[in-house]
Amino acid sequence: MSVLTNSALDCAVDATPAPQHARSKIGVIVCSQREPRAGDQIATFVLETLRELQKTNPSPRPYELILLDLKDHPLPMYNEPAIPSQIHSASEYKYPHTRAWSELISSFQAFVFVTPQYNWGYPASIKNAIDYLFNEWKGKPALVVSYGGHGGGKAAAQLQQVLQGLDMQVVKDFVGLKFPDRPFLVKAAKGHDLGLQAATDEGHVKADAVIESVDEKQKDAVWAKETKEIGAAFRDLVALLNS
Ligand SMILES: NC(=O)C1=CN([C@@H]2O[C@H](COP(=O)(O)OP(=O)(O)OC[C@H]3O[C@@H](n4cnc5c(N)ncnc54)[C@H](O)[C@@H]3O)[C@@H](O)[C@H]2O)C=CC1
Ligand SMILES: Cc1cc2nc3c(=O)[nH]c(=O)nc-3n(C[C@H](O)[C@H](O)[C@H](O)COP(=O)(O)O)c2cc1C
Repeated sequence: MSVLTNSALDCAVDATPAPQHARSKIGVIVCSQREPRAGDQIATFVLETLRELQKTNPSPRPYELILLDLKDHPLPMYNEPAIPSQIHSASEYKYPHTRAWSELISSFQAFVFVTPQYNWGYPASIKNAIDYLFNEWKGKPALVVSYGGHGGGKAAAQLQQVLQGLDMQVVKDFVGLKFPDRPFLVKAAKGHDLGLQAATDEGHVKADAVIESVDEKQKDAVWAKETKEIGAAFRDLVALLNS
């Protein structure tokens, strides 16, 4: 645990839990940052799915879901002189871009990483963004949702291992969103509209609802089955956050 100071500039970067009465912030991270891309649409689909789930699953401690797009926080390839695990206050970083990223990640209590698979791994963009920090991630719950032609499971498994290396509390099961067909993959690669729609609270996001209860329109929606998996894995994340 680091020594906390009162200076605003000397922002602490350790994983001190938010006070019990405070609303937790859960960041849904868009892990790709190419132009064009599908990542923003897919992460938004995940975020909206989780917001629907939130309506029917009250948490003992309130939380807020916020989209965190790497594109909004551009970072050069890692260029800090220090080793992040040795740093316990944002003011110790050399560069303003690192201090800003540190303060942002410190303000979140848990994360959902929404990552594509690139050449059987996760994109360099998310590894670079992760590597800039250490204590800001440490101890916090993390869930991985991957996507790709085969669901992106190879990327998800590698990312889970990296997050474990940061001492994060990683939800055991990742969710893989498999592109349903070749035209879908082409649309994703071009960043075209994928027509993704989160289920409403009458649908299958409900805690114990079964797929059969989904209305006909939603049953045909892309990733209707996976929506249930997202819900189950997210409940594990919230349980870690509340433990
Ligand atoms: N550098 C690039 O631009 C690359 C682009 N792609 C694009 O991605 C699309 C899908 O690629 P594929 O040719 O299928 O390449 P791939 O490299 O993802 O898959 C090749 C084979 O590896 C296995 N595999 C891959 N990922 C897996 C996973 N997560 N779980 C289980 N098995 C897995 C499957 O048996 C699959 O048929 C293609 O349309 C291709 O254009 C694929 C690889 C590299
Ligand atoms: C550099 C690169 C490598 C890729 N490698 C894979 C791969 O290994 N497996 C796969 O299923 N798709 C692969 N794809 C296709 C991506 O899954 C697809 O383009 C997806 O839209 C990428 O996410 P993004 O749009 O958020 O960047 C690759 C795409 C790129 C750009």
